[in-house]
Amino acid sequence: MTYNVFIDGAAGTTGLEIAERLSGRSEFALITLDEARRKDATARREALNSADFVILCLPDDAAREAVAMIDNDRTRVIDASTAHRVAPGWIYGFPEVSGHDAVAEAMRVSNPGCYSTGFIALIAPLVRAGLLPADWPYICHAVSGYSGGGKALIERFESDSDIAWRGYALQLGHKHVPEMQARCGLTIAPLFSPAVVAAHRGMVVEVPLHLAAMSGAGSPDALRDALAKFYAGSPVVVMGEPPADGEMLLRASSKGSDLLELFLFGDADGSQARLVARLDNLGKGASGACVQNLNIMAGLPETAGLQL
Ligand SMILES: NC(=O)C1=CN([C@@H]2O[C@H](COP(=O)(O)OP(=O)(O)OC[C@H]3O[C@@H](n4cnc5c(N)ncnc54)[C@H](OP(=O)(O)O)[C@@H]3O)[C@@H](O)[C@H]2O)C=CC1
Ligand SMILES: CC(=O)N[C@@H](CCC(=O)OP(=O)(O)O)C(=O)O
Repeated sequence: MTYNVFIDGAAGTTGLEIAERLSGRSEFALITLDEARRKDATARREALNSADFVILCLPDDAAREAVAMIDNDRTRVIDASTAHRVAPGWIYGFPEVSGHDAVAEAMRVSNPGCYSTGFIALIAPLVRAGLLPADWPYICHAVSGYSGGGKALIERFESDSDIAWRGYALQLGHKHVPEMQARCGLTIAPLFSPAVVAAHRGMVVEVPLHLAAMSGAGSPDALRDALAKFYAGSPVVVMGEPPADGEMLLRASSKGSDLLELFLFGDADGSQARLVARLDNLGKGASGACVQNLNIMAGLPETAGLQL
C-alpha cells in the first residue's frame, strides 16, 4: 500500500525536514506543488483533498484555512502548528502520553509544540502517578536553537552572528502554555520562560522543583523511577545517561536527532530537584514527531524513517 501525502508548507523549515525523513520510503508518495503554485488556494485545495494524509507546516491562520478546505471525510491531517493543540475533536499527537491507539485511529492529530513536548514529557506522568501535585505553580525555563522560529528567525540569527542569547515572551503568555497546562492536567498555568541561543537546532527544557515545599511530592529517586517506568520500552523517549562531569552542553554543531532524553537531578537530602528534557526542536519537537505520528496512523512501525 502506498499512501499519498501532501505537506502544505513544504518549503518551510519543518516541511523540508519531514520530506527528508520520508524520502526513499516506498509506503508514501509525496504530492508536491511547484514554487509558483505552493500558495495558490485552488492548487492547495486540490492537493489537500487528493491526499490520504496531509501534514500542515504552516502558520496558524494558514493551518486553519487548510483544514477548512478539506471537504472529504477520508483525508487525515497532522497539524504541526499551534492552531489545534487544545481544540475539541483533535488528538494530541504525543503517542507516549496520549496513547498510541488514540493517534492510530485519529482523523485529526495536532502535533505538540517543541517546548511543550519537553515539559509534558516530564510533568504529565508524574502528576498522573500522584508524585507531583496538579495544583502547583510550575516554572519552566527553556532554550531553543534558532530554527525553532522558522525561516524568519533563521535569517535573523544567520545575518547577525553577534546574538548569543535572545530572551522572548517576556510579557508571559507564550503560545505553548495552554497545551502544557491542559495536557498535564494542571489547575494553574505554568510560568514559562523561553530563550533562543546561537545554535541552529537543539533544545533544553527544565522544570526546577522545590520538592520539600510540595505536599505529597515523591523523592528524586521516586520521580526518576516513575519516569523510567512510564517510558520503558519507548524507542523515542528515553532516560538520558546522567553526565559524569556534572554539566550538560548544547553544541552549536549538533546533528539532528528524533530522540527525547529525560534527566532528573536531585540534591543530597531530596528537597530539591531539576527535571530536564533534551531534544531537537526539529526532531521530536516537530518533524520527527510528525513522522512518528504518520507512521502510527498508517499502521507502520513507529520509528520508520526516524533518526534515533
Ligand atoms: N521550527 C520548529 O522548530 C517548529 C515549528 N513548528 C510549527 O510548524 C509550522 C511551520 O513552522 P516552520 O516550518 O518553522 O516555519 P517556516 O516559516 O520555516 O515555514 C512556513 C512555510 O509556510 C509557508 N506558508 C505561509 N503561508 C502559507 C500559505 N497561506 N499557503 C501555503 N504556504 C504558506 C511559508 O512560505 P514562505 O516560504 O513563502 O514564507 C513557509 O514556507 C508553524 O506553525 C510552527 O509554529 C512546530 C514545532 C517546532
Ligand atoms: C524559537 C522559537 O521561536 N520557537 C517558537 C516555537 C516553535 C514551535 O514549537 O512551534 P509552534 O509554533 O508550532 O508551537 C516560538 O517560541 O514561538
